[in-house]
Amino acid sequence: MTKPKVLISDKMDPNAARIFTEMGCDVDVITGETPEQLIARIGQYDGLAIRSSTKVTPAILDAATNLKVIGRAGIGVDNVDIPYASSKGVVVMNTPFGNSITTAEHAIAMMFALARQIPEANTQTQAGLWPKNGFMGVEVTGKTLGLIGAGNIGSIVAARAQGLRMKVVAYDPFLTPERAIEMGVEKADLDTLLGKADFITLHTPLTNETRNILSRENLAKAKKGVRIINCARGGLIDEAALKDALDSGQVAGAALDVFETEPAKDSPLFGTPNFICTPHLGASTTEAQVNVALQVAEQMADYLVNGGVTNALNMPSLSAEEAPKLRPYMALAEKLGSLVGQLTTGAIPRISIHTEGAAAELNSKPIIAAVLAGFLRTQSDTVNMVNAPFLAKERGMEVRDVKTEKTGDYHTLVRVSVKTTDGERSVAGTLFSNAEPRLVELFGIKVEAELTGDMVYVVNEDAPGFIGRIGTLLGENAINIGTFNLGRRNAGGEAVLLLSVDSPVPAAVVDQARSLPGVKRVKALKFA
Ligand SMILES: NC(=O)c1ccc[n+]([C@@H]2O[C@H](COP(=O)([O-])OP(=O)(O)OC[C@H]3O[C@@H](n4cnc5c(N)ncnc54)[C@H](O)[C@@H]3O)[C@@H](O)[C@H]2O)c1
Ligand SMILES: O=C(O)[C@H](O)COP(=O)(O)O
Repeated sequence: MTKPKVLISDKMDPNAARIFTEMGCDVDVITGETPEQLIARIGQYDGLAIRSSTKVTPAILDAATNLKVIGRAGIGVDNVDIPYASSKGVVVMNTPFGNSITTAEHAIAMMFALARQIPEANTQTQAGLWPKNGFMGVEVTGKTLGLIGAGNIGSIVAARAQGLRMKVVAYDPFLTPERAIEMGVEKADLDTLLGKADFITLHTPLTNETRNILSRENLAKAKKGVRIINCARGGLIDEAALKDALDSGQVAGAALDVFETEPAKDSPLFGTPNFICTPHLGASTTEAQVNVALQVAEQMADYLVNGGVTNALNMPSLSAEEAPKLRPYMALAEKLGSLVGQLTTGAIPRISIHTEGAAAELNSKPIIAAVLAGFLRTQSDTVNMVNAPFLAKERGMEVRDVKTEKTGDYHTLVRVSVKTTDGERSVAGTLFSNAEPRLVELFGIKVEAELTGDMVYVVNEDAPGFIGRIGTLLGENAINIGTFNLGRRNAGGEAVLLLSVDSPVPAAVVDQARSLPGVKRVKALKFA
């Protein structure tokens, strides 16, 4: 049997190459190539091991005709087009915990660097200025740290800050009150956090909800003199607004490890007093790099050599016999979970997965895991089919498995119901030709749609002329509509519209759609 061939295309601890070889793979380490060079080379490889520098775009995936697995030695996978990789049958894995402590420590280091202006004091001292009077700092003891995102890294930062005798206020809509008590943090809404925090540190993935979470408006709401740290993802802070807030003194200091555009070779923030930065070094310690290198190589080689699946973001663990029957159900389940996740906000105390008809005869575990993964992936990059059930439990979600043998309108049906503060809400889907996932019901309204790519969800009053208005709005913004799916409660009542579109719908267009007459709700959606 020929050995699987792996390319390591980003700088990675040498342990990765050693493990690949020991586990029966041929490995090449070729870093720093241009996308064109990678496109020319990638066709010969079964595995691609990366960090954050390699951007795995559709063009690279199109050229990767033998590729079976992409392994991210780290957490964030925003440099991989996962939906496209899934469509090509390429498994995407990450190492969700290997660099968490290291990144948390970097955030704490940044906090101290800001509090005592260490970088600038160092520069001036080494320049021979001995600036003893120019650097009055602040203590962190007794101060309030505002934590935006209380997942793996956020929790570690909170514990370290408590050790420094800081109070911690956390904003994370998915943090349950029980977990907040366990962490010893005050769970708060964003405005409360902004009003209380002396330091703010960000630890969320970059999603539609978190993009610009520290917007101009929110920076203005913060306590005057706040100090801000971002060791999560560029794009969480409006960088132009941050520059203005630093200039005005509204923000007393900011420390960024990550930028909206990386590598950040130029930025209006550079040279601003009380601004410090590092070049995406959050995960860069010997310990973390050894952890993630060993883990990614073990996971990838296990998949390539033995077919074992660990920490996959787009594939469940499955036995060889069950796989062919269950796979289309899991695709359906993941899409329904994602739909519910994208259309609901706040903590969800209960999620029920109902299987009816033919679906009820199958092993429901992978179907449930797929629903949970689809649902939770709208909140976190680190969710996969393996850890989704644990994460749901950790978040205090009760997961119900309900099987019904009888069939209604469809011979097979998967229904996902969630308990929200507005009551129980449910979506349902079936398989066409036993293979193609289709939504058939959305919050009590019958609507048939393929959940794929970029979509727009609109709830409006059923009235003449509306469809023309929304079509015109999208057309004027050069957004091409692929499919149009309509449903309504009753004539003249509430109607729902699900459009698939050929490009993402910008937030400004969503806002314009919201202001169309008769519109109650609009949301841009994304599916794998
Ligand atoms: N700078 C670096 O080198 C570096 C290193 C590692 C990780 N990271 C990044 O740090 C981030 C956090 O990593 P993690 O391992 O803690 O992830 P995680 O998934 O464990 O935690 C993310 C948390 O964000 C919360 N969240 C999601 N949407 C939110 C919203 N709208 N508002 C507030 N909170 C929200 C989630 O509920 C979750 O608790 C990721 O983006 C990761 O890529 C950066
Ligand atoms: O998401 C991550 O794991 C970090 O951003 C680390 O990125 P890096 O591997 O490029 O240092």
